[in-house]
Amino acid sequence: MIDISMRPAYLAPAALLLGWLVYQLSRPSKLPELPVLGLRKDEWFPTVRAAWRNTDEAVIIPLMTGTYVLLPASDTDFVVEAPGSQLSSHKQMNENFQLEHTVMDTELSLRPRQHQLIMTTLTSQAGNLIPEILDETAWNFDKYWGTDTKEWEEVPAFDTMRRIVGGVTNRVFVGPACRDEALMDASTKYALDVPIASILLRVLPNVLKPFLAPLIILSARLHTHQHYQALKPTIERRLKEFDARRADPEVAQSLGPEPNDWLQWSISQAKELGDPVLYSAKKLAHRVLFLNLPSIHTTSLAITGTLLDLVCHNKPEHIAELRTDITSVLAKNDDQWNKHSLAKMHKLDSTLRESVRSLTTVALSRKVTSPSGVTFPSGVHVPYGVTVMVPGHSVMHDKAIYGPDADEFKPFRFVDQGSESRKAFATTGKDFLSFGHGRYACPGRFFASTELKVILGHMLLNYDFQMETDRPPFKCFGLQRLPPRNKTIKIRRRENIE
Ligand code: HEM
Repeated sequence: MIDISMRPAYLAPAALLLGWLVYQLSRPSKLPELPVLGLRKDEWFPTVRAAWRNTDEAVIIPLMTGTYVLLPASDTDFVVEAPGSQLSSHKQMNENFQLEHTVMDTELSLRPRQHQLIMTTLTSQAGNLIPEILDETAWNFDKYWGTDTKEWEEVPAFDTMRRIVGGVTNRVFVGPACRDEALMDASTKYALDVPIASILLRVLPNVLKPFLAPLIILSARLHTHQHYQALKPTIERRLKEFDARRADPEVAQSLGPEPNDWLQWSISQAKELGDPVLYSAKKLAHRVLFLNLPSIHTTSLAITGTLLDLVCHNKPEHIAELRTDITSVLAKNDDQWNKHSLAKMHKLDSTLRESVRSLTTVALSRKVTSPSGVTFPSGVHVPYGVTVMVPGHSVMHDKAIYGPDADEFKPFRFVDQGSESRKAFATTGKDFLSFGHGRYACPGRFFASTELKVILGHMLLNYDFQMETDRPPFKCFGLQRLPPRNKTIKIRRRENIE
């Protein structure tokens, strides 16, 4: 009697499987000749073992700007839960942006009072500010994308998005004063100065910093000063009116409704705390400028990524479906853009979430603050002062989590999941780390979500796009993924907006 495993019904598939395995392991790679993370050349099947190792083990990433430990995804929950006495997001942020050098008023980074204001007032007011956000969006699109309904216009994607986002965000920060060219110029340039200066500073050996740092931060210093000069008259008038309103109800009535923006909330907060240093014009201007740092670049990257995803995958039906999503919701809401109508534009929301999913390389960067270091559940021990992070891109493209089409751009992916399990753009999770997760997750994400939906919605309703077939890849710069700087697209103002 022959062994059961020797029967042809078992032997044939086993032989096929073996042949396929041998072919997979021996076929020439289509990939370029690049160093492979986790590869040990003297091993058998080195790439297979590197893949296994990278899923399960921590790896060290040496970069010009510092050496980091990338933990395995299984440590994510631990990193999310760890208190500041073990792992600090704030200390990491300070070091990443070299805030002690790049921010002229270091008190802002040491005592980040603005976090509370972002999480409470900015988040709760975002819905009420939609009319202002829409007004500024329309004004900026007219300015940077034009109003010509006849000719196609070629516009640089990232650069125009950066300016539009800068204008819209600063409308919420300082009100109509955001239309001052000098103010906007200083804010957007400062938001670029700091990341560039911080990269140079991190590359520099510590002994050279005292000598070279003043030179490296010259541009940030200049733009801080220009920003202050441009905003000073508005702040001084606001401070006077703030006191006058409280001193005399008749004056308050004659002045009309109090402004509802970041500057005004900062004045109120400073006055409540009663410390005159906090309500000096310089400090208040600096607080506005400082908030440009975490908001402009991130939001511009998100909208540029979404724009390129929609235009360069040659799927006009996606744009048509999004327009229907927006117009049908607006029709049922008296044509009003408000928090109720935005909340119902599920396809718009899903598109943003889908696009932003691809921007993150690594997530949850934290500095080890415990003097004795931290031992992670994976068993790796990381000493004091080292920066750790967890995988972002691989988790957010994991086929076991996002399905076999995880690598595709599917704008309605999150709508298709059904209303029960649908996740909104700003909802974080250990499988969606674009805004971080847990107690240190981005406090500005609900505002960013409102702003991005208005910008994207306005863009889709008001412009046509020449579709393209090749989505240009994002460029990797260290651990950052950046859209190609010089990429242009062709747009034309729509004549009949349904
Ligand atoms: C699409 C746009 C945005 C993205 C993708 C984004 C992403 C992030 C991420 C990944 C973090 C780190 C979270 C962590 O490590 O756990 C963060 C932190 C932060 N974000 Fe955002 N952000 C965006 C927009 C904004 C906006 C508009 C604001 C302000 C109005 C803002 C304010 C902040 C602040 C202040 C922090 C630091 C929090 C801390 O130190 O604890 N962000 N953001």
